[in-house]
Amino acid sequence: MSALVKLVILVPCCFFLVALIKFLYDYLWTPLRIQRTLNSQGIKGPPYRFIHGNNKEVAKMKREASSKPMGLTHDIFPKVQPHLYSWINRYGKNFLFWNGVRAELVISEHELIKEVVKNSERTFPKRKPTVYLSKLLGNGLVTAEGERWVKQRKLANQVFHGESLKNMIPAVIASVETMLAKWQGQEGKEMDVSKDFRLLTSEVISRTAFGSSYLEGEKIFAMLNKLSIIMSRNVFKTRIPFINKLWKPADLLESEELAREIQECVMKIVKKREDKVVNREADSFGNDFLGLHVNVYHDFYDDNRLSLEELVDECKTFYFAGQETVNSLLAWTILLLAIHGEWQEKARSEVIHVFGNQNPHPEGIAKLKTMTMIINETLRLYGPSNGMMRKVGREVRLGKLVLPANIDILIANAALHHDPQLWGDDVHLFKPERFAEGIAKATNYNAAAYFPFGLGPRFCVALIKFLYDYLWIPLRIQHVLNSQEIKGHPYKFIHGNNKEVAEMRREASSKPLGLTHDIFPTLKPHMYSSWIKHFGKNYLCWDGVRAELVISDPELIREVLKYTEKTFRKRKPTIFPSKIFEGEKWLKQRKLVNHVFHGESLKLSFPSHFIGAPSTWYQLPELCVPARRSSIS
Ligand code: HEM
Repeated sequence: MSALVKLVILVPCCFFLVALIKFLYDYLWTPLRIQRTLNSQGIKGPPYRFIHGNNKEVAKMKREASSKPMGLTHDIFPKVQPHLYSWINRYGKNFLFWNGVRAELVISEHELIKEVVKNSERTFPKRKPTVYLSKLLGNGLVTAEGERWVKQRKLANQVFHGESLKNMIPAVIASVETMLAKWQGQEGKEMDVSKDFRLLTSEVISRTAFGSSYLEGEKIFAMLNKLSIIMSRNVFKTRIPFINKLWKPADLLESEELAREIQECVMKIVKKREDKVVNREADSFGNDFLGLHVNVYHDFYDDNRLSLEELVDECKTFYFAGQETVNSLLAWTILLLAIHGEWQEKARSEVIHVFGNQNPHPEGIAKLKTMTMIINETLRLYGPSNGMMRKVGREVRLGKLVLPANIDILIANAALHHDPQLWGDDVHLFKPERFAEGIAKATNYNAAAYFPFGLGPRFCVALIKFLYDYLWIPLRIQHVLNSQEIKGHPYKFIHGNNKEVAEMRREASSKPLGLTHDIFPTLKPHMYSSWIKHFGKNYLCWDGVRAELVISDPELIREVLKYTEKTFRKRKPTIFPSKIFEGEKWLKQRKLVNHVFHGESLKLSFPSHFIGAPSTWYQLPELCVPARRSSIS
């Protein structure tokens, strides 16, 4: 045999051998190693099966669950996620299962959830989207990570903020009125409201985010809908190694085609907006969602400029994330109100009491206590999110566990929202009254027990969350403090009391000040001349959406400054980017500083202090570390 023939045989053999070793390493060695590591730490779960993982079991359980008829019950967790339901019962709150070759650690223990969503030092990033999810959302805000996410989140926050949100209200009202007009004359007839809600949410998103009508977005919504169906039927389908690379399944081909068409449609809408500026029909791209994004796409001087791909992905994300979620919430709320007539009555009389014949307005919406309770309970029983997905970026400690890098994490919202240990024996009943005193009380002050909008920095960016933060929470705080005799200037939507403060300051500084040491009314006119006089020594005011409890009662001041059990911490700085250290870190730094301003070292630096020190040190001895230390000395 010639050397050349030997080579021709040997090279493919070596190649095959290396490929085989790599294959066995990825599909056998690594999963078994991960399984052993986690089993040894008490995390159990169904055993890994070669290539398929547990996908066949999941498919079987889902088939069985959906083939059984379901009574009129709200206990939907076993029906919707039968695999999670059954494995939580068998293996405990945290367990491991296998989506093909990927290890998926399901967690439903509060402390672990809090740790994961905090994602400090980016240890628990979002997962890389699956091939189908990337066709659906691309690398938009929902899936993006790192710098890209920061950039996109900033832009999205601008959309769901202040004035831009207020400006959306008339469009929302117009869309709802169109739907209600269609419903007129339908009393007593059976209707598929979810179809109409899909149309409504599509119309609202098209109008408010893209400045177009539903007809323009219709094709995009239909294609996104098709894509999401393809994606959900492929979640637990095993991708066979090698074969994937050679042969594309029909679903993949169809989703590629759909993604291409969606891109074209989005580009048409973008082009239409650009043309308006080019043809001088508009002098800017606008300040709705599309306008803000097109602006950044065209800003050549901005380091954070969006690429064309990012622009399209962001649009897809908003079309999809906005429609499916709100549509589901509306449809379930209406169904629940239809079943529970007494709550329907309560909701109706509250709305009539607050708005009468007026159109809804933000201040009124904040007063809808019963409606908020109903929505909270609907989101608990039928929340649209079926889990928050993360992965382990690098080997890390989570509670008592040490997790290997590159495994997936699933935070099972539904498991928590349907957990009788958290909600009591009536967990499967529709009882909005459990939220009568707010979410904090209903969950026993456990933030990781109820999170329909997510938790941590990746919480939902949308409007409902905004209203919640900017209206419901401030008004609840105000109510709680008012009921304890703490009065104050009322909270105003978004601005709090900032406008009043600015006005008083302007007035105070425009008046000439005589030769007097009574400078407090000039420096802090809102406190002195107005609010302390009106509301007493302790009162509540609003720095934007932040509640600020002003105290000048010496007893309370002593209590706060005592700082027992770290109950009254320093606030986060607002202006300077510097960090405020707390806890261990503060102790360490304070020790260091004390050392510098102590005994001998102070004696040595005394002469220079006299020359260099600002006179305020001696005027305000109790505020400054050096002066205080020296007086103790
Ligand atoms: C009832 C309504 C909604 C619910 C229950 C909901 C729920 C959620 C949840 C649970 C997350 C967190 C996902 C995670 O951490 O992995 C999320 C994120 C997100 N939501 Fe919503 N959502 C709703 C409405 C909307 C709407 C109307 C929009 C857009 C118009 C939207 C856009 C987004 C986006 C872009 C993110 C990703 C944020 C980020 O990662 O920074 N959502 N939503």
